[in-house]
Amino acid sequence: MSDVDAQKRASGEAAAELAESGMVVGLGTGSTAAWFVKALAARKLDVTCVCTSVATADLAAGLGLRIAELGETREIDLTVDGADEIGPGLSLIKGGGAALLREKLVWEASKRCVVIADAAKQVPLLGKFPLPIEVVAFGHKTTQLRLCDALAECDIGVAPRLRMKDGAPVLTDGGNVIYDAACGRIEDPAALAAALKSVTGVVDHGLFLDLADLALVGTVDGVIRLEP
Ligand SMILES: O=C[C@H](O)[C@H](O)[C@H](O)COP(=O)(O)O
Repeated sequence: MSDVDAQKRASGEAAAELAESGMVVGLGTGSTAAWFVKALAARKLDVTCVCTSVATADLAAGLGLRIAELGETREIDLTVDGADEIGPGLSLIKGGGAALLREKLVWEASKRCVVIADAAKQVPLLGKFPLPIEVVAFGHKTTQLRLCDALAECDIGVAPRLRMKDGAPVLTDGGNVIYDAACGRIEDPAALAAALKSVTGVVDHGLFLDLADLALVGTVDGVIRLEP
């Protein structure tokens, strides 16, 4: 296993220790969250899980975890999920795996959100990782032009690029497309978040601000805890 995978695994296993029987647990998406799901299943707790993607639901069901839809349980006690970047104050970029909308819905319905990651995800300023923006498929090329204007309002002069795979646009679990904005530096994440949300056709974006309560980051020296 690579060092990075070992760090992801250690952070996922540390987060699984936070779960208790009787909890409703939100399950994130991605390679790091998958380690959490496996470690959680291995603990054989009596938990009900709310999943942030079809891929995670398939993984969790295969491991014997009990699954419920968002809104079909009482409030979620604990959600654990990965991130593409962890910036100051536990501001995050998420959505590298195109799951940002369901993730944000689950995070916002959770009492406690814990982000897990390898050490390389921690950055002094958000923006090196291209910011994913989920856009309604209908008219998305028009929306892209308006996204350029919204980014320019925030002094970010880039054109977001449609995410493609095997020659076709990547579709999210909700049937939307993803545009990735290579911002470089995001000096004011809150202003950018507001500008992006104001564009008709934008469903949501990968800036997760003021949502994470704790980060468990795998490093060469073990798992470290970061608070906002
Ligand atoms: O859409 C995907 C999610 O936001 C992931 O949690 C994020 O991309 C991190 O994924 P990974 O743990 O595979 O780096």
